[in-house]
Amino acid sequence: MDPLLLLLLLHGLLLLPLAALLLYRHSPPFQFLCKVAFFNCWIVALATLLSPVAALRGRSVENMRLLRAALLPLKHLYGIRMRVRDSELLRLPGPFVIVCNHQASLDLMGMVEVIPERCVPIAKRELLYLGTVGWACWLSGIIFIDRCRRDAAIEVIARTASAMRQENLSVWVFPEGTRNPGKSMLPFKRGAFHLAVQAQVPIVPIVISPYWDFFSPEEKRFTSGTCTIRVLPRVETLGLSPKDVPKLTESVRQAMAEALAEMSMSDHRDQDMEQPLLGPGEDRGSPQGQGDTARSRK
Ligand SMILES: CCCCCCCCCCCCCCCC(=O)SCCNC(=O)CCNC(=O)[C@H](O)C(C)(C)COP(=O)(O)OP(=O)(O)OC[C@H]1O[C@@H](n2cnc3c(N)ncnc32)[C@H](O)[C@@H]1OP(=O)(O)O
Ligand SMILES: CCCCCCCC/C=C\CCCCCCCC(=O)OC[C@@H](O)COP(=O)(O)O
Repeated sequence: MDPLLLLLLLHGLLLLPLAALLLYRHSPPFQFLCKVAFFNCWIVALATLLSPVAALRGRSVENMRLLRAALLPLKHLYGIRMRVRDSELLRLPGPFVIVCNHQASLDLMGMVEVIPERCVPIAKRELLYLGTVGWACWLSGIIFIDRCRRDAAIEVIARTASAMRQENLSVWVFPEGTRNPGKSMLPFKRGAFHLAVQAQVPIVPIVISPYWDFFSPEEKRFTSGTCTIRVLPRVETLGLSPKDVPKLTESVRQAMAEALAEMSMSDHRDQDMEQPLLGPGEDRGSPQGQGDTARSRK
């Protein structure tokens, strides 16, 4: 090869990381893409590393500890400060069903912040096919449902209700059934409430505050910020039957919607931000900082 061409190529290769670094520092959309890609890569890498360790134990809810440990460092990398309110409401003697609003994959960060011992999420079946991520989820005892096959999903929920009592297992459900970045919550699916009634266990609602201040896929914005997780008082289901499920679903949704509305109003920007390990966070000095745009949309 021509030595001059080789020299140019080498220079190009050296300049590429520098250009990427500059772009990362100065282009919020590029930073957004990198951060989202890193989030997914982190999950795939940790699942690949930890699945063989989890496999030594076999499929067990105890492996949820590994999954949790793998996801907990993400908040430091992204500079997301997690504030948990009323976490003592999660300290119950027996199993229970947690219902939580679902805005984005980032909810995993909030979930691992508060998920109690012996608690597994219900997830869409598609996650099973994500290679080592699916394997890690299966090994951790995550319950999979096929949202397109209602009868099969109901059957899985019935089996989960017996397991909850026999194995002292709690379950985490996103009752909106899909991600919803909107300002209010979607209508709730009824599976979580049937599950609680069948197992005769309490429901503990959890509300994660909106991410608008630091995360917006539409605006390609992902900065540091504060996220509040609020645990609401448990709702008993002892003595309730399937006919009570629609009312139960509505009353829990109402309580969560009120908490979400209240949390949407409070301003997180006064809180101290954590400095992200992944580079620049929010430009808080600028009067036209991106956080201001987010705030004005509320
Ligand atoms: C080591 C490092 C690794 C890192 C690795 C990281 C990755 C770690 C990931 C983990 C994290 C996971 C997080 C994932 C997050 C999601 O995957 S979210 C998506 C999955 N979740 C859901 O879908 C929520 C649960 N879904 C449900 O509960 C739904 O009700 C069902 C069961 C699927 C049915 O859906 P549907 O038919 O669309 O909805 P719905 O209107 O509720 O029900 C229709 C009718 O069936 C009835 N019905 C519903 N359920 C029942 C039931 N159980 N019994 C009797 N009747 C029922 C209803 O009452 C209703 O009848 P009517 O009252 O109108 O007469
Ligand atoms: C052999 C195949 C290898 C494929 C490797 C693919 C790599 C995938 C990369 C990262 C996986 C990250 C998984 C994070 C799971 C987050 C949970 C989540 O948020 O699920 C979405 C679900 O709640 C609702 O889904 P929809 O909003 O209805 O959609």
